[in-house]
Amino acid sequence: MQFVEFAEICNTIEGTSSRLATADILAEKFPLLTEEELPVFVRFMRGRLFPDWSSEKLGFGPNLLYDALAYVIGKKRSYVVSAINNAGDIGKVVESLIEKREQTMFFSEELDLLDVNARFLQMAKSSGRRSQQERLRSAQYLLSNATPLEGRYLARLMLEEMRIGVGEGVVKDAVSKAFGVPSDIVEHAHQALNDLGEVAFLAKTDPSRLSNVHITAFRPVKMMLAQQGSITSMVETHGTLAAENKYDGSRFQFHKSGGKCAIYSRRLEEMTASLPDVVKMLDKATDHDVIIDGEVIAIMNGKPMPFQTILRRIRRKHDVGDAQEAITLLPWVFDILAADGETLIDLPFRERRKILESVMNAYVAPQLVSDSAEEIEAYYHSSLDNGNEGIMLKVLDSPYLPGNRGKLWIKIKPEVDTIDLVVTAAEWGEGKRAKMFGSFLLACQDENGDLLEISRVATGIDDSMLSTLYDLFKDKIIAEKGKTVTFEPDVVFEVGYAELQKSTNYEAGYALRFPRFVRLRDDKDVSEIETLESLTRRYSLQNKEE
Ligand SMILES: Nc1ncnc2c1ncn2[C@@H]1O[C@H](COP(=O)(O)OP(=O)(O)OP(=O)(O)O)[C@@H](O)[C@H]1O
Repeated sequence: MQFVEFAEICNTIEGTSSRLATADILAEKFPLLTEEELPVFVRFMRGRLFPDWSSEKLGFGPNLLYDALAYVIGKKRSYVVSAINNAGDIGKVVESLIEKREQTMFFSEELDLLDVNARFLQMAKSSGRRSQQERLRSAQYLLSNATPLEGRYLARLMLEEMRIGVGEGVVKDAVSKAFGVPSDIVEHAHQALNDLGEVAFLAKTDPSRLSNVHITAFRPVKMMLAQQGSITSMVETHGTLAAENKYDGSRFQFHKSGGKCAIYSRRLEEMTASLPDVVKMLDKATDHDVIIDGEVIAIMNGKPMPFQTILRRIRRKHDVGDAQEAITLLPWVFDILAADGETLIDLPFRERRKILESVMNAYVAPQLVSDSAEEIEAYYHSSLDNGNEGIMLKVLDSPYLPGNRGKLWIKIKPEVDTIDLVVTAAEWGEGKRAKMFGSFLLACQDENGDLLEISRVATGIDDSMLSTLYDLFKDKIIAEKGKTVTFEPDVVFEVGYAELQKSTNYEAGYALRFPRFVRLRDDKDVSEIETLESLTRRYSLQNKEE
């Protein structure tokens, strides 16, 4: 497939607001692609260059893109930067600059989808002193051979920010439709493989394998999540339940296979090098090949420490030795996804738990199995007294559903109205904070993962957090105009508020009244932020209470 055809399809989809129509466009195209093209096409459509389980990154920020573009159009870098600052949408700016380019090329090669992919893979692999130079050269090659429309999507792919309204759900529907595979099989295969490219590939080449997929060591799957709920309604609905402490720590997935171990964060980033002692503890606790789900907590002077302490340590990746002295880390494991090569996610929780207990000789999270709301209530209070966030209630018959936030896991914790939102922009501060970002623009997501602005937050951020935020955001700047700086949408804030209000000032149609910064959620990525659907639910609940 020529890359220009891919770009044209993206352009059509970008102009289509119907989810159904988008799925139809994809479903029509999928069968026409070769086995090699299909997974690449699927990943690219969602702005992914690698499978979702991969921690690999292109390593190509906006700055390199500006350099490459300046070279290709034969202008100064400042010209490119000011064009981007004036327009905001990098893709569209690249498109119009290529359209206007003065430097005529001696030759122009047509770009092919697979060649573009191969170049990206090569860019990601390059390391060492000359790697930036090599990446820059590849980007120059791609952009100088690109038509304006190809330039738009190449730029977005390089920044891994496609945002044309192709969510996971749309791709799954399209795979199902294109190859006649039932949607529950597509869903299950996606949960286990964590790569829609591979799911589409199997649907095309060997659909029977889709219903028999395995979770593989060192390819992390998304973690199962919880909804808020109540003890009484859970007991009424399910009878006997498992209750566990809701640890205030950091979620992890531990993989061990063939004597090798790795640990991944909730964002599925590999953290093996920054958590060496946790890896060693878990490695020693089992002789089996396992994929295990758990939460690591920090202990200082015998007491659990708040979540932020762990994050500080995880962030200080280069300083592991020092950080290790002050805090001890303790992993608690509460689920098992695979053991000795066998995928276990479809077994009921009570059976997975038995296997977990049989393969681990330490760190298994204690459980209360009970059908009494009073007994669970008492467990909840003692869990809070012991420094936990509350409890988790788990349905004993439940399979493990990667990435699912359903009613099979319920969290019980003291009521707090906070939501997780991604930061899309900021304003420079004033006075002595002029060199810091002052107020931050926040966005939620719609069902396709498109971002919708909802409010600004400036309250609740102390000086030390302001400087942490400055360090975090300075490499994520995409454009700057007047006092406003636009960022790659990557950093998630947990934000408190007094009330949700309808608003025409923000794209979401809502605004937060008295928003305040609560904490950074480094463990979450943009796909996990608050959805419009959930905001709508919050809004109607809030108004019911009044
Ligand atoms: N025993 C446990 N079982 C499952 N998850 C646990 C447990 N103890 C702590 N957790 C943590 O609780 C989280 C589940 O809550 P949820 O899915 O709502 O995530 P969240 O959005 O981070 O919630 P919160 O903000 O309440 O921590 C898990 O991601 C995990 O990090």
